[in-house]
Amino acid sequence: MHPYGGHSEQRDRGVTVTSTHQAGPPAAHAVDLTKVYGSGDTQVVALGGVSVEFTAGQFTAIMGPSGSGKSTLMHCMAALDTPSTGQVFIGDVELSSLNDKKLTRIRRDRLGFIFQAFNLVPTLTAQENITLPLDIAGTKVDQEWFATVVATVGLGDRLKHKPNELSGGQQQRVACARALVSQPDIIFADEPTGNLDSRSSAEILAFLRRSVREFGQTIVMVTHDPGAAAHADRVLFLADGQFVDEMIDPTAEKVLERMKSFDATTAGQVA
Ligand SMILES: Nc1ncnc2c1ncn2[C@@H]1O[C@H](COP(=O)(O)OP(=O)(O)OP(=O)(O)O)[C@@H](O)[C@H]1O
Repeated sequence: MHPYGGHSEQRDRGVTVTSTHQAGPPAAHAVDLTKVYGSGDTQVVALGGVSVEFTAGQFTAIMGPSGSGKSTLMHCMAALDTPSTGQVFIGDVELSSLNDKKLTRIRRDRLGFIFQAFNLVPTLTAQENITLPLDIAGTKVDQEWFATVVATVGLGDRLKHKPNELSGGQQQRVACARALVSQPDIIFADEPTGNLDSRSSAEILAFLRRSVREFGQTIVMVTHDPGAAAHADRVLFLADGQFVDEMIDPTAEKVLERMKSFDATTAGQVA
């Protein structure tokens, strides 16, 4: 039995997690992903055969102890890294079948990214940062959608400011708007509230939640924070490069309890 208790679909290696809320094709999915770093004595199995589906219009949080493979999984799913074996699909496109040019295009046109460190271009204004992916692609900015996104993240009076003239929370709102403006199939957010105070975190999480509810956006978010995970529709728990459990309609209390049971099991193994 795995550390989080029982689950409906136990396979040889970890749990296969499938979407539960809606029918319809997943926005992205992975089949038996492995990622191995190094070789011999220094070999690290970061992902040990992970299969997962991300349903369109759903907000998924990924949690797990440090080193459990969360970032590795996100990077493989988001075409920022290549798995050792297994397949990643964005819609029905399998990433390993694409050359560099097509990968760049899929990242630009169909994927959105929000990083812990904001990753804004310091010499550009907030507005220029938000439209940068579209400008690079040579795509005309849909002004109505741009106005909706900017209003949603509450940046109306800050558009002419450069990142160093904005607070951390405001910078992350710019990053959220940048991810959303191209209406990607899926947004990958790697600890988006990791550098923010609790008030700014709450604002960003409310915005992510709203973009799922009102715009049908699909979001996958790595977080260490049970309160952040509670904004998601479901939480997937990783341990040692395997999915070990899934929680639908999480609350911060339930997530915290689950994490405690994991810590207790780990401590038991060490003792
Ligand atoms: N480039 C690399 N070379 C070697 N090992 C790596 C590399 N990147 C990650 N790892 C290892 O792979 C495992 C998974 O790392 P990963 O960063 O995915 O974990 P994580 O769950 O995101 O951790 P954290 O919560 O601390 O960010 C860890 O043991 C890590 O040390």
